[in-house]
Amino acid sequence: MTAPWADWNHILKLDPDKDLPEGVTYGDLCATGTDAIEVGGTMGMTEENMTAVIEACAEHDVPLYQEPSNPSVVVENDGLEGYLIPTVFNAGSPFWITGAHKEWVRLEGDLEWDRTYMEAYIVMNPEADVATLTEADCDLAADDVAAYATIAEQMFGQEIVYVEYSGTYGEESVVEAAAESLKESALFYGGGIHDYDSAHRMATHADVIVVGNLAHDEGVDAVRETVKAANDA
Ligand SMILES: CC(C)=CCC/C(C)=C/CC/C(C)=C/CC/C(C)=C/COP(=O)(O)OP(=O)(O)O
Ligand SMILES: O=P(O)(O)OC[C@@H](O)CO
Ligand SMILES: [Mg+2]
Repeated sequence: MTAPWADWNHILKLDPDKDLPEGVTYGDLCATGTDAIEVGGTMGMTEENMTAVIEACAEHDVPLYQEPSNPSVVVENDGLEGYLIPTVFNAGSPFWITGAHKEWVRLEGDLEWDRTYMEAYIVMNPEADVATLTEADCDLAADDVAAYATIAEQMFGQEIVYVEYSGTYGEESVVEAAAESLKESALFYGGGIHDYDSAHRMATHADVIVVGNLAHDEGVDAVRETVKAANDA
C-alpha cells in the first residue's frame, strides 16, 4: 500500500494551544492548498482543545491527522484520517523514544494500527519546548543527524524521518545530509519556514516541509506562498 504521504509536499501543523490571526478561520487554512493538516503541539495540549481544532478542520476537504504529544490527549474522531505518532531518536529520556508508546498500548490495548504511523524525530532546536520536554541532545553535527536518519530507516524501519527545528530556521547542510542518507523513507522538515524562499530551500532537500507558527502568526497568504514553494521545489 502506498503511504498516505507519498504525494505530499506540504503539511500545515496547527497548534490547538495557539490562536489564529484576526479574521482567519480554520477553513481558510484548510483551503491554502496544503496536502495535510497535522494537529498538535508540545505544551498546553488537552483533549478539549485538540477536539475543537479537529472538528473545525474536519468539515473541510483536506486529510487530517492528529499528532499527539502524549497518550492522554489522543482523541477518537471520525474526521481524522489517522495518527502521526512522534518518537524522538535523540531524546534524553527513553520515555520519549518508546516509554510513552508502551504506556499508550498498555492503557488502550489494540490500537487502530492501519491508520497509526510513526515519525522518527530528530529534535534540533535546543530552545524549543519539544527539546526541553524530551531532554533532547541537540548538539549534533550533520553527520550525526545523517547517522540518526540512517538508523531510523535501516535499523528501526521508520518510514518517516522528521528533522525538527521548531521555532527556528534550520541548517540547510544538516537537512541535506539527512536527505542524502535516506533511501526510501520520507524526510519531513519543520522549523522557521516563513516565506517562499525559506520554504523552497528546505523543500529542495526534504520530501515534505511542515509549516507551523506561520499560520498562527501571519495567516493565509503567507502559508499559501509556502505551499507554492513546496510544489515548485
Ligand atoms: C505515544 C503517544 C501517543 C505520544 C508520544 C509522543 C511523543 C514521543 C512526543 C514527544 C515529542 C513531542 C512533544 C511531539 C509533539 C509534536 C511537536 C514536536 C510539536 C512542536 O512543538 P513546539 O513547537 O516545540 O511546541 P509549542 O508550539 O507547543 O511551543
Ligand atoms: O512552527 P514552526 O517553526 O514552523 O515549526 C513547524 C513544526 O516542525 C513544529 O513541529
Ligand atoms: Mg510550535
